[in-house]
Amino acid sequence: MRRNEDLTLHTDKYQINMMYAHWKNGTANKRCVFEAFYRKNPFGNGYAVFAGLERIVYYLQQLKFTDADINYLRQQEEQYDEGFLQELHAFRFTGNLACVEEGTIVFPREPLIRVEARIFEAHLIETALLNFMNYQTLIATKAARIKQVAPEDYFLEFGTRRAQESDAAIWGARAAYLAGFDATSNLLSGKYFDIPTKGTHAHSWVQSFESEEEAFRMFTEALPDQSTLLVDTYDTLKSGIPNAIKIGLELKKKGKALKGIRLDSGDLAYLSIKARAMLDEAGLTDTVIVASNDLDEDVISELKSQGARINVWGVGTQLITSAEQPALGGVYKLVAREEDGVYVPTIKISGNVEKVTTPGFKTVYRIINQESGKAEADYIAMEDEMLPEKDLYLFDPVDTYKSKTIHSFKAQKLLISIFENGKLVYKLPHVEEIKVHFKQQKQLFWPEHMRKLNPQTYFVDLSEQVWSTKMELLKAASFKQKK
Ligand SMILES: Nc1ncnc2c1ncn2[C@@H]1O[C@H](COP(=O)(O)OP(=O)(O)OP(=O)(O)O)[C@@H](O)[C@H]1O
Ligand SMILES: O=P(O)(O)OC[C@H]1O[C@H](OP(=O)(O)OP(=O)(O)O)[C@H](O)[C@@H]1O
Ligand SMILES: O=C(O)c1cccnc1
Repeated sequence: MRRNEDLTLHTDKYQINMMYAHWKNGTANKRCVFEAFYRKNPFGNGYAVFAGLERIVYYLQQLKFTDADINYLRQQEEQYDEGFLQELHAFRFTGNLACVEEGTIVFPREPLIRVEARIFEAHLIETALLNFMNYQTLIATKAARIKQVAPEDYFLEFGTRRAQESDAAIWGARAAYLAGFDATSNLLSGKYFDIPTKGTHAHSWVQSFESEEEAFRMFTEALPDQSTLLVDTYDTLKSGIPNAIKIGLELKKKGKALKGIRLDSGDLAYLSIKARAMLDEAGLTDTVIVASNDLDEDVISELKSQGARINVWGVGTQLITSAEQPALGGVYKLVAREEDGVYVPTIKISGNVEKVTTPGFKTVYRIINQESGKAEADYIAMEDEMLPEKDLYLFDPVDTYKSKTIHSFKAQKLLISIFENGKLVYKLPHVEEIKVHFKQQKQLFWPEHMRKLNPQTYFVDLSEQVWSTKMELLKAASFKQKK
């Protein structure tokens, strides 16, 4: 089962180098706080759908260096002291991890994962945490965009054969499901995560018989209750659909029904309109039309606007490879370090304003306006900061004169405690619960933030304390540079 996968060396060598240097210098036990966040929404979207936590939990639970891992490190780097390698035998994740729940709608620059731990541990896990969060969040976001253009239709995830290897297919199918897809063709993903699975048949099934009609008959005889026939192997209108209708009528006589036909090439709008008319004319009004062929949200939206009569969409390559944008670009930054038993905020300066980090041991709240029930902004505050009961002052962290006060609000904490002192304190929800959570999340936002094209920016604001800490550290850094 995936939860026992040995992934301890699934990290960048520089993490082990830093762990080693801390060990050498006697600073390995110093505590610190890291935050993972991303900077820009993918696909020009207005939001992202957070995913990856389940895998992060499995990963942290299995973390331990085996003898083989340690031997390998000994061979890889002769400078590593034997004492350090022996120390790795006892390595476990003993820190605290807080994280946004899967299926939560999230925004750029807010903390999605927060690690508070010995610096020795916090370094090791960066690579894997980002790896899981970046990919799964990207696919969940893409899936949400795709589902959004036809919310009443049924979506099948078909990407495995085109995915960047098996992990991407298996976890990608789960990410797609939690963000709105209805089933996957990947049985292993279905088995691991209890996701519905569905399948039609390939062109090779038709080609393996003398005639298309015989192929269709054989298939429906084997699977009379769930056959969807692929009608484009030879000629969709002249042969595929007429043969499917013939078989559909035979099934009807036997008290069965042809579940669907699948179109996989040509003009999908035109063909689906024709197919619907032909099926209806024959009395097969319940037979659905499935379409596939390099679909994405733009093609589906275009097909809908052309009046396509498609009920079920099979989406593979464009979704599972996130073809339009292959990386989310999430990062993991040090925001506080322990000095003499207290946390001091740290900053990373950059010539690019977007890349300057926000210092401090922080948390993030979703501010819900009590009157409208809608989310007004996300609000980043220090973890130990008290929020006012009412009249919350929000201001743009760049154009600070842009401000407003929310009189009556509810503040939802987005970071949930997952591990405390290395112990799992969170019950992983079933993917169905995550799906429901995502649906509820969508209700929280005004449509202008959710639309696919040119959405309005949703604000992620800083508390005055966080903002002034950032300004002070920026000033101190520029003063140091001048000197
Ligand atoms: N009516 C339509 N409007 C917009 N895009 C469409 C329409 N019908 C199909 N497409 C999309 O156009 C893309 C290319 O379709 P095209 O017809 O060139 O390929 P194909 O049908 O696979 O070709 P072939 O018939 O040679 O197999 C696919 O992504 C398909 O989903
Ligand atoms: O186009 P995608 O969005 O990636 O969806 C998956 C594709 O995979 C299959 O084609 P393939 O040619 O691999 O096999 P087939 O013989 O089953 O059509 C299927 O027919 C879809 O066209
Ligand atoms: O079941 C299908 O039709 C299917 C599954 C995977 C890829 N393409 C199609």
